[in-house]
Amino acid sequence: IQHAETTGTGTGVLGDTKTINTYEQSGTYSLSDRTKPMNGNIETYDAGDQWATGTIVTDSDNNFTSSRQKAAVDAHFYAGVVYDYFKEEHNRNSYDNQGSDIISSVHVRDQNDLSRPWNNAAWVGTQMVYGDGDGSTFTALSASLDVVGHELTHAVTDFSADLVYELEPGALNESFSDVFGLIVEAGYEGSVDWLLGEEVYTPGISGDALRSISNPTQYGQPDHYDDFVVLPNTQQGDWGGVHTNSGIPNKAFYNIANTIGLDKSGQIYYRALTQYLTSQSQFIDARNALLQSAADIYGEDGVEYNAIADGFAAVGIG
Ligand SMILES: Cc1cccc(C(=O)O)c1OC(=O)C1CC1
Ligand SMILES: [Ca+2]
Ligand SMILES: [Zn+2]
Repeated sequence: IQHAETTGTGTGVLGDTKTINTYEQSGTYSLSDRTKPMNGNIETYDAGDQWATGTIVTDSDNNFTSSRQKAAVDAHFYAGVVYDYFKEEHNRNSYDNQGSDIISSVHVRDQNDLSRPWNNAAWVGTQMVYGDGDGSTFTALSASLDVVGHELTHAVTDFSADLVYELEPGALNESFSDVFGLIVEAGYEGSVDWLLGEEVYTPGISGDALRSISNPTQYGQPDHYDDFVVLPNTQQGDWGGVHTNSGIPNKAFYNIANTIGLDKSGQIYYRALTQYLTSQSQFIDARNALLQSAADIYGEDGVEYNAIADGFAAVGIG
């Protein structure tokens, strides 16, 4: 039967037009990107407003421009951008460095409440899932590259340091996802905004974001170890406040990247995540892993090494 790698066009959630890598089989086009040197493919599915993988998004003319296809166009395109970042900057082939499939599902709803749109995005251990957002708190979350980068970095973390998603290791897990979500976005857009989720958070309000890396306290996160927020290690308590206390290592990252830049920071953070951090690493262990990584790459007592020592000391760690 006929089949071929094709390039189509798509309209994103925010109304932009993107060129996307698609796959044609017997006259039907699907969101399957087979252009990467992977064993698998980058594929994007429509969950049909359920908690499910759903069905791969297809189109008859290779122009994915319908309203329902917009979130899929963004999830698909941005997954490719994030794949390219980890391959080109760190020579990592997909989240597991084995070239595994990168699967995304959009129009996903909360398994515990299928009655309304989901204000959430996640890596569920095997794939990325994106809610549509309720239109007030969020619009469709795959529309934001830093969100897609954040979610795929959860997969990288799971297949490397595997930081436990609770307390300090969980806040580090969150912080590393924010760090690489931000770095990927800055590399693609050409400038850094130090914000997470700004393109999808509160579509009715301009200028705000889900989190700020440069000023975590702007959105209710601590930016110093003295202000670590003790929350119950339960789902209700966000597993000890992993999305709250990530502000502390996020601020340390801002201090570091503001001194030595995003590229060097990305190299040091990637090495720490994949070579030194482990599932129970605490904030102090992250500081030490980053110091060791900076020494490995740029030398002991270099500008990079000192930026890390200073960046963490400024938030009360080390
Ligand atoms: C929106 C949202 C809700 C709950 C968990 C996450 C999560 O992935 O931890 C989440 O996504 C983000 O934080 C992305 C970066 C904006
Ligand atoms: Ca951003
Ligand atoms: Zn996260």
